[in-house]
Amino acid sequence: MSNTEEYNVVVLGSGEAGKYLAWTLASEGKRVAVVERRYVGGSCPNIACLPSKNVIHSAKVASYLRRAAEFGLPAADGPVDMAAVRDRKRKMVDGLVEMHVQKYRASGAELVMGSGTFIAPRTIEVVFGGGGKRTLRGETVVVCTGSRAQIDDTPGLKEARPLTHVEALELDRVPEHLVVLGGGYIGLELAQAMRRLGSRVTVVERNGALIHREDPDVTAAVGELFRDEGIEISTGTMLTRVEGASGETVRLYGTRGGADVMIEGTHLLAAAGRTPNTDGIGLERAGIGIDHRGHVKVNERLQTTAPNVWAVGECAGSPYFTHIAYDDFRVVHDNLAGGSRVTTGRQVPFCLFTDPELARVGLSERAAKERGTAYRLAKIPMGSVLRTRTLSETRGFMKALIQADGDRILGFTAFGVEAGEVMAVVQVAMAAGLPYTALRDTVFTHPTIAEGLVVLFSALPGRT
Ligand SMILES: Cc1cc2nc3c(=O)[nH]c(=O)nc-3n(C[C@H](O)[C@H](O)[C@H](O)COP(=O)(O)OP(=O)(O)OC[C@H]3O[C@@H](n4cnc5c(N)ncnc54)[C@H](O)[C@@H]3O)c2cc1C
Ligand SMILES: NC(=O)c1ccc[n+]([C@@H]2O[C@H](COP(=O)([O-])OP(=O)(O)OC[C@H]3O[C@@H](n4cnc5c(N)ncnc54)[C@H](O)[C@@H]3O)[C@@H](O)[C@H]2O)c1
Repeated sequence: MSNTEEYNVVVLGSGEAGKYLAWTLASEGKRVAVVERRYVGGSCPNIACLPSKNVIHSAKVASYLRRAAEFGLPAADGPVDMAAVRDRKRKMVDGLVEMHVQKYRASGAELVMGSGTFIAPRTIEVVFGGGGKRTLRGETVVVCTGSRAQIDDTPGLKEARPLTHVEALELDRVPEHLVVLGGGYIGLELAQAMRRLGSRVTVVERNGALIHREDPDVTAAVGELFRDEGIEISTGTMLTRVEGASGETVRLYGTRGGADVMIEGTHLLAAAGRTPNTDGIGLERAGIGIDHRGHVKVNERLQTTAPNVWAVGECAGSPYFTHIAYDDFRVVHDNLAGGSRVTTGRQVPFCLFTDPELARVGLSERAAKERGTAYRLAKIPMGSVLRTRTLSETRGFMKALIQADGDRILGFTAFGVEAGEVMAVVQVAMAAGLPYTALRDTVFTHPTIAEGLVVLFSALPGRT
């Protein structure tokens, strides 16, 4: 161990929380190293949130072009240049990586590009692709290794070499017929984008509905959107085996409602959940426990079972969103400074970036019923928000759950244009503990989507 290099802080994996901790602690004068095997800045800027939203925006432009006549514009119909779509995305990613490199330089945190494994408590061996090794030990260590696409043991699935989001975002040709396995976040965002870019698309989901954890009115509305866009949906489908290879011909065999089904396409996208990157990195040699789902075991302060070792983001089982990983950074940073910040009780908003978007914060009706929480419901169609009419984007609805015996907002769901943006307004009211009347009585600018909150909260029935 004589060649072990000593640091105040070593971060394994440069995901959201890891990189912000590294930059912040280095700026505060700590000696910090971040070990990253591939993606400077982690998944979000390279292969996940931002590149997917970039391609989704190209798909939105494609859909506008297809609707040109509706807006009084000349039709611009023709095949999509997928290589150009990819190049716009790549250019954005290159710019983001450069921003990250600058942040490392400015903060003084050292970026060590290699694959890390624990070989002893708080001690990580880094192996470099081009050969060579280094051993780094931190007084404090942070595990931030993220997750990867899960490809289960269904016979033939691995052999079919399905695309994951990583390859799907690198396509230079539109697949003729993309079969998407999984009707969750990744599956739905990419299915709609690929459909709009010209692919025939079939979504295969084992549960009875797309985005199945949401309320029935939400899942029905998302299903209707997909059908209207010409996306084939096979819900309630239990996959039994796969034949062929993605990129050539692929066949999915299974059952639906007791009957045999076969779905054939040219490409297969695996979007059926995630596996945490906690295997094969020597956690057991460092005294770091994992739970039954493979996440690093942490308490509400994000401390692992090993002294002075913290875990953040997806590998620690925090909800799989970048904004939550960013909050994990705040939790650990405050705790390292002697505070006692916790992850429990925090808001977990999300926005599914289909078009239109689906955004929710707080309780859904389903969750309220499961918990026996009484509520009053306000619900309006997006068409009653006048801004949507100027845009010809009237699809969807907004709804809010309000206490039955009080005026606090318990939950908000919007399926409609700019849903993610308008949710932020409601979130602030919820975080501040404001009554819904504060939003109902605010003067919002006309015509904005936020103005729809006045319409929504004016539609609330009185207390029982
Ligand atoms: C297609 C897609 C779209 C998404 N869109 C959104 C969105 O719109 N909004 C949102 O909030 N969330 C979105 N997410 C989720 C979001 O990307 C993650 O929750 C977020 O990036 C936090 O990840 P993380 O920091 O935990 O891990 P990551 O960002 O994955 O970072 C982990 C890093 O650790 C590295 N690593 C792993 N093991 C080792 C090792 N042994 N040695 C060295 N390095 C290692 C990995 O290379 C990786 O760079 C999306 C995810 C996907 C896949
Ligand atoms: N906009 C966003 O914030 C965003 C976008 C993409 C991803 N993410 C994050 O990434 C996470 C992972 O996304 P994901 O889409 O991989 O997971 P997911 O859990 O959202 O969806 C996976 C879906 O695949 C289905 N499934 C699993 N195995 C199957 C099988 N064998 N046959 C048919 N269906 C099957 C599941 O029932 C589920 O509906 C999300 O939970 C989310 O937190 C967020």
